Amino acid sequence: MGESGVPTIDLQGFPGQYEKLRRACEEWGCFRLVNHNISLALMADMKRVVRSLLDLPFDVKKRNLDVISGSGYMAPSQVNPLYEALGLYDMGSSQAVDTFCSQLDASPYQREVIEMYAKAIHGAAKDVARKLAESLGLSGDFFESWVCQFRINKYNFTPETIGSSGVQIHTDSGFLTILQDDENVGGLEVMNPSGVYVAVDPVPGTVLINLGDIAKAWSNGRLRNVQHRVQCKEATIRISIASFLLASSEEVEAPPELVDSEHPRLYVPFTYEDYRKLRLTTKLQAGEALELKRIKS
Ligand SMILES: O=C(O)CCC(=O)C(=O)O
Ligand SMILES: [Fe+2]
Repeated sequence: MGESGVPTIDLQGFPGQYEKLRRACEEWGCFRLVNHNISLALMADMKRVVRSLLDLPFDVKKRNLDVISGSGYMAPSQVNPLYEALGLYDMGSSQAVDTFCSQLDASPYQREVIEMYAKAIHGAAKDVARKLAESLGLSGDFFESWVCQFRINKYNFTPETIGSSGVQIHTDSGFLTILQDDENVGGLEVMNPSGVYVAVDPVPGTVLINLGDIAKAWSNGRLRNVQHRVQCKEATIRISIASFLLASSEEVEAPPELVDSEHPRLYVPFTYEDYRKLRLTTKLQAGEALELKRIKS
């Protein structure tokens, strides 16, 4: 099945893909990435490892504590009763990976897979972010020290839950997300450029890139923070692995090249930490919190 128009970007196709990448990010805020250099065997191994971690007893999973608010275990809740997730803040830190693995009694094999995956994904995220900046005519190592968080998601779908919500409408809060969506079980929907939700069908061997609120702020409003949700379409467990390239530890601010008299600066500089707190306290999950950071004209 086709993907209702979600653009596809070939990572091996540069420089030929810059224009397509820029348009995908401005108009959609998401795209399928093919030929992404992440080993398919590693993706499959990782999927098996995270499935077994998510199948652990509740008492073990809740040892996965928050490092920053919302980064640890999320149990099924009133808002998202079919959804639970384990999380790791700062996948670039071997100590953080180690703590995560110890909390969940991961085996040496599981640790190795998680470490290799973290390394591969963190590299890919920075590579995609760099190409995206280049597609806007910028060069420089903006993203070198940016932190990556990852979250592994499990949707407990049953025959009774078909048609109900798996995860509510939201934008991702960071710069970009590499999503290894379930290669068999659909349900993810993104808002297309006309404002209509369209199904993102699984494409084995690929990943989906979503842009979040920080991409919109950093680009002075040029890049789209795509709204998305997960719906229950099939009565089977769905697993996804989301890796979020968040932001630098300094304030988020559009580079001067993206600001001129026709494109005045839209947002006050802010830190990611501050913004994350704002999203949590206001419960504005779909990008609306960014409006609170807008420079009033
Ligand atoms: O499970 C999915 O496909 C999407 C998950 C998601 O949107 C997220 O973790 O932010
Ligand atoms: Fe998301």
